Amino acid sequence: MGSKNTHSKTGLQQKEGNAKAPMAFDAQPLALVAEEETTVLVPVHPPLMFSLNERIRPLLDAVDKLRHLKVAQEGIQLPTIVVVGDQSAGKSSVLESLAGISLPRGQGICTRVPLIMRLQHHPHTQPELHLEYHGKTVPSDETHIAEAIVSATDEIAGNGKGISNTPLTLVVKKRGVPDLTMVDLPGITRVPVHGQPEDVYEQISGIIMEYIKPEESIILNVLSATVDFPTCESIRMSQRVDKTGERTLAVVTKSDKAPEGLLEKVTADDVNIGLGYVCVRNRIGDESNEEARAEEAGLFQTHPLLSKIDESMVGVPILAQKLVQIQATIISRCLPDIVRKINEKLNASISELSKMPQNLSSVAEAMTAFMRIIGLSKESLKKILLRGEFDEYADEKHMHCTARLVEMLNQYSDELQKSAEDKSTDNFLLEEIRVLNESKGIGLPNFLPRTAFLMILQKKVKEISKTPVDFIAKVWDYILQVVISVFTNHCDSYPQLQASTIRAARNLLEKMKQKSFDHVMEIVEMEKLADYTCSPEYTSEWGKLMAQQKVFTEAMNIHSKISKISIEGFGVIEVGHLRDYPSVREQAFDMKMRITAYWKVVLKRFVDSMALHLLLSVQNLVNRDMEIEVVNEFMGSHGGGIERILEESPAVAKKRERLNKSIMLLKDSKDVVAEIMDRITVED
Ligand SMILES: Nc1nc2c(ncn2[C@@H]2O[C@H](COP(=O)(O)OP(=O)(O)OP(=O)(O)O)[C@@H](O)[C@H]2O)c(=O)[nH]1
Repeated sequence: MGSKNTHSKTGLQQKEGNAKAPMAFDAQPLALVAEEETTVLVPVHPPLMFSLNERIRPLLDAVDKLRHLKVAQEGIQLPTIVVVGDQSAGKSSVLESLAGISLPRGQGICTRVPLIMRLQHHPHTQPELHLEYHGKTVPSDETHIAEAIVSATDEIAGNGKGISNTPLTLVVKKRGVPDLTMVDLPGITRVPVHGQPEDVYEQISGIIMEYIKPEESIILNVLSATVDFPTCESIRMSQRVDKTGERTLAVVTKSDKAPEGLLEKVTADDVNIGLGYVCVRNRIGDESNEEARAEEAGLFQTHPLLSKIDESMVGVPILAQKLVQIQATIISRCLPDIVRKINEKLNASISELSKMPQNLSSVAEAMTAFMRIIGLSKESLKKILLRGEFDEYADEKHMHCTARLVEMLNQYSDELQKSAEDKSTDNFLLEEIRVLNESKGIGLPNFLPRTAFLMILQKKVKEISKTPVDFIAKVWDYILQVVISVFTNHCDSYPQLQASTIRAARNLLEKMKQKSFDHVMEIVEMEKLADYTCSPEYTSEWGKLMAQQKVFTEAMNIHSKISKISIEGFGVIEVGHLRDYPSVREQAFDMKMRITAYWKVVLKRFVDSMALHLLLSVQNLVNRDMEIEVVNEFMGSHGGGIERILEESPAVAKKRERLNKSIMLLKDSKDVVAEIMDRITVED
């Protein structure tokens, strides 16, 4: 085990000298395998690795099957080794070294779609290769696989240099390859090269982030020895999702090109790679894979600088072993969680489907559903609008209607009081004097003309008449929102009915609002028409106010210097100016006190009558009118008749289809994991 770069941040990291660590093993050297016809150099399965492969193979198969089922669509992330790197860092070369086959390589962008590469050891001498994409399987062989990948990429992402997120799967079954599944992603480039889309960086980084973000992903960061690691875009990206580097392994390519300082670079670990470094030398030019491995082995053994790097950190076979070990650990660690998530999501989808309305197949069924919805909505409205029971909407204060209506009524009463208040203190009685002067007739002077009183009253009523109108508008708008919410809730599964009920609610509430406006206007007119109350409060209030007339008269007649007096109900007021009106001021005082006493009665009537009117209107709405309106609307020409509920809305049909699909997928996934559950051992 390499002593120069030993990390111990996660369970994934190798434990030095701990032979008993479940997934830990030492890197084995290459072995020479005598094939029937040729002598080739491939990473073989030393005993420990072989047993590891034997153990992990079924688990890896299960994960691959889950990936094939597209379980990620259900939000279940799979343990995945994701290969990232800057453009031309050598990602494809690393993968072809691991697979022992030739992949498309070159300058500029080569990998344009996520390439899921499934390597499987098989005992036969003849390798088997095929591609899977767009729901089809395309067989190939070692000689033609690079071409096949290029044409499959063209089919998925177009002939140009475009990028696509649709994955292409390459299955390589070959003797001696490690059992590994990896995803190769397009190389990151900041500057688009000729023919690449302008937003190539955004597109590629979007795809990369999607793959490396899940905690279940292991990031295989491919770095070229020829560059400064901290400047690599792929390092920046992996550090964004894996700050401590605990799930990042670095592969340094092109060691042959830049041997100087490589040892220092990988031992200094400036870029925080938690799972360690492996330096490799990939296939160059037309070399065969076997030649490349031999060259690599020779390079790291004989090169004066490269040979100093610990043997546990060099060569493709070491990389293969590390990856197999990491993969085993991560799969063992993630599978129990995946099984749990599959079960949870399956149960949730089944229960959601069972809650969906049954498909209605006859008019009778539709009628029953319609009546049930109307009944339920009516009961909800009765509870919240009339009885003040809000158990159905415990957390939605907005729907606690009786309390909200009282609040609105209190606010209305306050606004009325405020809008009617006479705040002026320095023109006391001037208005009354003006009106009295204008209402003079030929007759005795000490009779209070009724027309003068009515004129003052009418002016005051006119001034406040906007307040009840605004109140009515506010209340009915609120009730409309409440009724729409209730219908929306109860018609959740029948959008066709939802639209009709909402239309009915709008129509009816508009009519009711208009009726209330008429009612308010009638009250305003009545209050303007005449002054009447049977309430003794008026007389007693007037009496109390008139008791202060003595103070006023004395101030006017005896104390000629007094300019301000205090009158209860008015505060301290200016009276000096009234000395100019000796003949009319006493009568004006009397009239002011009468109107003040009477005004209290008028305001009370404005509040009380509105409250009672609302109660009656809401009661009629809930108990009688709403139901009739909804039935008429639904059965009428716009509603389309009861048959309309029989047609399932596209949204519901889509949801049903989605749930059925998801249940099928999750059931298949459950079967996949059920087969291997007994093999799962969780790492400590
Ligand atoms: N000398 C040398 N050249 C290498 C090595 N690894 C890769 N190359 C060369 O580097 C170039 C780019 O390699 P690719 O494997 O295509 O790089 P990539 O990261 O897959 O490229 P994209 O996916 O297109 O970004 C090719 O010409 C390779 O032959 C290596 O270890 N040594």
